[in-house]
Parts: sequence; C-alpha cells; structure tokens
Amino acid sequence: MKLIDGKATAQTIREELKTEVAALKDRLGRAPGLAVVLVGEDPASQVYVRNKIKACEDTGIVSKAFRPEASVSQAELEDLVRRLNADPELDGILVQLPLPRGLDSQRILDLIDPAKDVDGFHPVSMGRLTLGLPGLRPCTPAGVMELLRRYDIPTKGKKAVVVGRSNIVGKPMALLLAQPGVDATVTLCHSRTRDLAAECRQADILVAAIGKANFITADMIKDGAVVIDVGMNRTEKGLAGDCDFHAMKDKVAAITPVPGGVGPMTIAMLMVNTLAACRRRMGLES
Ligand SMILES: Nc1nc(=O)c2c([nH]1)NC[C@@H]1CN(c3ccc(C(=O)N[C@@H](CCC(=O)O)C(=O)O)cc3)C=[N+]21
Ligand SMILES: [Mg+2]
Repeated sequence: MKLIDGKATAQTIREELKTEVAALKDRLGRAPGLAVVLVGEDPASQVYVRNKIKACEDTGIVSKAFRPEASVSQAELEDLVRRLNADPELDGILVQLPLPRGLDSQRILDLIDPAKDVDGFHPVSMGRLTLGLPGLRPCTPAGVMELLRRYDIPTKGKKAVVVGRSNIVGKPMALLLAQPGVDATVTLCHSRTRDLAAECRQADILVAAIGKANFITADMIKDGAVVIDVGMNRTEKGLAGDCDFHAMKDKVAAITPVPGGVGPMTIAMLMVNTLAACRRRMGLES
C-alpha cells in the first residue's frame, strides 16, 4: 500500500504558490486577495475558516474575513456579496457553507461574480466544467485530480467509481474524471444505487464522498484499487473518513488517509483558484 500524502502534497503546492504569488505581486503592485465570509459561530466552520486564512498568510495571498452574525438577513448578506463583487482588490469570494438556517445559500452563491467564484460552486462555473470550458473548478474534486496527477496514478481507460452525487464533490468529481485527457470510465453512485458493493468492487479508482464514517468496507474494494476518501466525519473517536482505512490498507494499491488526505488539498486548491482568478481578472492569461 502506498499512502497518498495530501498534507505533504498540499504543502508542496503552497510552496510553489509562494513564488508565483510574490512574482504576481511585483507585477501588479498588489497581492491576490480572498474574501472569506463566515456567517455565525459554527465551531467546525470556524476551524476550517481559520485554516483557510492561515493558508493565505502562508502563500502571500491577502485574506479579508467577514463575520456577520447568524441573525443577518438574506438581504444584508446579499448586500455584502455585492460589495465584495465590486471591490477591485478582491479576486476571490468564499462564503463558508453551510449557512445558518433561514438563509438561502443557492441565492447567495448565484450572486457571486463568476470571475471571483474560487469555490467553483456558481452555476456558470459548473456549466463551464460540464461543457469542458476553462474555468474555476470546485476545490475538493480539483484537489483529488491533483493528487492523482502528482502520484502518477493512471486514469486512462480505468474504471472510476464515485460514491456520492453532491454538487460540491461527487458530481464535479465524476465530470473531471471523465474529461478528455483523464479518460476514466466513470460510474456515479448514490443512496439509491442498487448493489453498491458490486459497483465499488469494479473500481480501479474509488472516490468516496458519502459523509458516513467507515461506510465503505474492505470487502467492497477490488485488490489493488486506488482509494480516495473525501469523508470528513466527526465521531467520538475523532475525525473519520468514509472508508474503513485499517481494514483495507493492505489490499489497496494506494489510499488517502483522513485526516491528512483530501482535506489539506481542498485548501491548497482554494489558493490555486485565487491566484488563477487574480491572473484572469488582471488580464494576465487564459
Ligand atoms: N464554501 C465552502 N467551501 C469549502 O471548501 C467548504 C465549505 N464551504 N464548507 C465546509 C467544507 C469542508 N472543507 C474542508 C476543507 C479542509 C479540511 C481539512 O483541511 N481537513 C484536515 C483536518 C482538519 C480537522 O482536523 O478538522 C484533514 O483532512 O487533514 C476539511 C474540510 C471545506 N469546505
Ligand atoms: Mg470537503
């Protein structure tokens, strides 16, 4: 078994970005800027947002945090997004999800300027991904693709099974794996899939994005498969992935741990997207 070390890979990417951010700053007279919006006090969200701000500091990206109270109205939050859209020094806008009850997150996401959509959740970003056009890709699936590339995991003609059909992971993940040049044959499974175990056993590459601790068991994995665990489940024993890592580790060719796998890559790709959005907005390429 080869351990796919997302934490180390994310660190490498962050080092690479440092140089690029510094060069861009010289050229533009300002660093790329990211707005991070956290509504309310959800403790898990606070940790994630802190990590994102730390990653910005690390790479030289300027972060601006906005912390409206959970009681903020839909109209007030929409006004904030409009102000962030209009701020020329902000290249990316991230509104941490989930939003507190009563707020319509899709309406907020739809309002973000697609040029600043570093989460890749806007319908324009999703549409561009679907059509195979250049654009900002959702960070978690983009991070998985980066791990596959950097670990030289072959995808062409391989069977990839994605479990979970969410808009932020499963759906874009399936599209990225099927895109020309990657060329996996993709099966997208979900809660209504009949005989999920049989589908999973076909996988050369299995991506688990379900949100249930240890849901994918060793008997569901083909010998020599590559397992990517996107799960981030808080249990009494601490953070757990969607896959039973210990039971399957001797059976797989390679596997991502939780923590230390996909999670840190998500944050690294947010930095990559912010840099890309900055370049693009400033007319510097693609
Ligand atoms: N607009 C928006 N964009 C997001 O990208 C977004 C979001 N909302 N809401 C919540 C989810 C979750 N997410 C994670 C990112 C990094 C780790 C991460 O770095 N995890 C560490 C462990 C962190 C820990 O110990 O809790 C690891 O896996 O090693 C986890 C989760 C981004 N999300
Ligand atoms: Mg995630």
